[in-house]
Amino acid sequence: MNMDSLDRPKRKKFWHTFTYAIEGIVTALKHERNMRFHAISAVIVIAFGLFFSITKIEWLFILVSIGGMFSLELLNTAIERVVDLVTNEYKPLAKQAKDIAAGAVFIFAIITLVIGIVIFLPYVLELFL
Ligand SMILES: Nc1ncnc2c1ncn2[C@@H]1O[C@H](COP(=O)(O)OP(=O)(O)OP(=O)(O)O)[C@@H](O)[C@H]1O
Repeated sequence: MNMDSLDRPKRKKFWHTFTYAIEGIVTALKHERNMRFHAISAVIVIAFGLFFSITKIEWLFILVSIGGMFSLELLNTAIERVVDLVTNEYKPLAKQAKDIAAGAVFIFAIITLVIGIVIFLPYVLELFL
C-alpha cells in the first residue's frame, strides 16, 4: 500500500489549518489598531535589541513577550468577534466577556513593559552615564 497516498489528506489538512491561521493574523492586522501598535512596538524593540547587542537570554525574554502579546491580542480579537456575532444589544455577559479578555491582554502588557524596562534600562543608562 502506498503510504504517501494515506498521508496526503492529513498533510493537506495541516497546510489548510496553517493558511487559515495566517489569514486570521492578516485579518487582525488589517482591522485591529492594537495589532498594528504591537507590530510597530515589536519592530522598535527588535531594533533596540540589535542596537544594544542584548544577550541570548534577554532575546528569549523579548521573544516570549512579543509572541505572547500577539497571541493574546489575537485571542482577545477573536472573543470580541464572537461576542459581536452573538449580540449587538447591551448584555452584561457580553461586557464581562470582552472586559475579561481585555484584562488578560492588559496583565501581559504590564509584564512585557516591566521586562522591557529591566532589560533596556541598564543599557540606556550605560549609554548616557
Ligand atoms: N454587546 C455588549 N454588551 C455590553 N457591553 C458591551 C458590548 N459590546 C461591547 N461592550 C463593552 O463596551 C466597551 C467598549 O467595547 P468595544 O467592543 O466597543 O470596544 P473595545 O473593547 O475597546 O474593542 P475594540 O476597540 O478593539 O473594538 C467595553 O467595556 C465592552 O466590554
